[in-house]
Amino acid sequence: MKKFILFQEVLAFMICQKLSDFPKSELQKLMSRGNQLSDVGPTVDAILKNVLENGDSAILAYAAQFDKVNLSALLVTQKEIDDAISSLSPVLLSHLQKAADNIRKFHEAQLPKEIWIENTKGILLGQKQVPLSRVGCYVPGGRASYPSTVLMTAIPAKVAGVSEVIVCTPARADGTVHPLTLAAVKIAGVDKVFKTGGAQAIAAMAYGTQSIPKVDKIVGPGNVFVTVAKMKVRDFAEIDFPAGPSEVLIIADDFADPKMTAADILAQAEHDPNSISVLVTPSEAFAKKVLLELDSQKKAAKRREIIDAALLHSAILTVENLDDCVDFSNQFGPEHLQIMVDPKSEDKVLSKIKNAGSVFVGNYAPVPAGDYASGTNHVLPTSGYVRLYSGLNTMHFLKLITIQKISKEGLSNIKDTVVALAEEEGLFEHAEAIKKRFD
Ligand SMILES: NC(=O)c1ccc[n+]([C@@H]2O[C@H](COP(=O)([O-])OP(=O)(O)OC[C@H]3O[C@@H](n4cnc5c(N)ncnc54)[C@H](O)[C@@H]3O)[C@@H](O)[C@H]2O)c1
Ligand SMILES: N[C@H](CO)Cc1c[nH]c[nH+]1
Ligand SMILES: [Zn+2]
Repeated sequence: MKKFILFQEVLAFMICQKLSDFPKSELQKLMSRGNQLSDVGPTVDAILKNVLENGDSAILAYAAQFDKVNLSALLVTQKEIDDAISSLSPVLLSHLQKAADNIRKFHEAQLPKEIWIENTKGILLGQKQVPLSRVGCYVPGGRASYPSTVLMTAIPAKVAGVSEVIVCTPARADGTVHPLTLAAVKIAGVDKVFKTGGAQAIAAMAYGTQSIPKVDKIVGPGNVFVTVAKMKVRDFAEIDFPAGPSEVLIIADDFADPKMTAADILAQAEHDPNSISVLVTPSEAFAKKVLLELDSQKKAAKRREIIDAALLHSAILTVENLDDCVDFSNQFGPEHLQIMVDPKSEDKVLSKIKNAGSVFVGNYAPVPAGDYASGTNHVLPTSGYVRLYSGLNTMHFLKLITIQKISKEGLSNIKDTVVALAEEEGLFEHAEAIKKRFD
């Protein structure tokens, strides 16, 4: 990369400078997302310990402390669900249903096909999938409500055949759960909903409490407290992956629209003060237009405070060419990657992407399309964990069991190979188990 300029804190929150002048520690902060996960470790440890020791009473105390709500019960009743649904407009419910239908179709298409092959004559090899028994979905509810996350977590679980799907989500200050969240619970076929959020909800699902059953696997996104708690309870329950504060990295050139690009930066920044939006572009002129747009669009933003905080650690970078954009993106490993470039270059750029949770290609593929309704999953790894994990999908709820049906002829076809390898490993009874069948 010859020319590599980082803009930060221009127009009140960014200044433009060359990367070579930019402190390495700042770049490191961007890559490590400001160490936001490690900072909350001790707080989360204390919450996990308290829930393990005190169960429901700890959960209720945290609801009062963090969510400012005094709850008498954690389980959402069927009446609460029915009342919530009847309070909603049929139009809103039909949008929720449309999103659910698209999500279901895509996740059904992800179901693995059963395999049966005759590898060697007389040896039939198969693979069948078995769903997990009980899964817990975390549905955020702190700075926004997330009915869409109910659909994104519970629908794939039910498509996979999970028999019991529970949801934990924080209650609002009046003790209720957002009615659209409860409508999503009904549409997705969730079995039970509990009013608890944050690290304490993760602890409850991992350890089990008097009210909340222990689950086999916890899935779903959340803020830094939720994400760190998931990473810490893995001895008790499997998790999907760290899915923390939202991120977008946009690769764009002069074919992109500065207005749309600025809107896309703000869309992910409004999730959380810890969210990160990054634009990487080969065009300095385009970068400057986006900065102007950002300054103007954020003035009208309803969640201005969150956006300002998120933009403080976000960045706009100009680099030499699209290859450098891709290199940077692969190093950053964004949760969402938007590619808005000359359509002739789209496929070439796409083919070089190695690390990204979900990719959105073209000027009319903004992240919110996938957040809600295109059908792909919006639960995706953050903080660079896309290097290790795939976004949530139907396979997260399935185990694969391999099967072999072997005839005498089949076994005789591999007999000498098994015996030779077993004896070389010094495992003579393995060899005998084969030989005895031909005595
Ligand atoms: N990566 C993904 O797939 C994805 C998808 C959707 C949303 N998200 C992210 O989910 C997050 C939702 O966050 P949210 O805060 O709105 O809701 P949340 O439900 O994740 O967190 C709210 C809970 O955090 C806990 N909490 C808040 N302050 C605390 C403190 N000081 N100490 C201990 N616990 C505390 C409380 O228990 C509260 O109930 C956002 O960061 C958003 O970007 C990520
Ligand atoms: N962008 C989030 C994932 O980081 C998902 C979401 C839900 N609602 C709106 N957006
Ligand atoms: Zn979003």
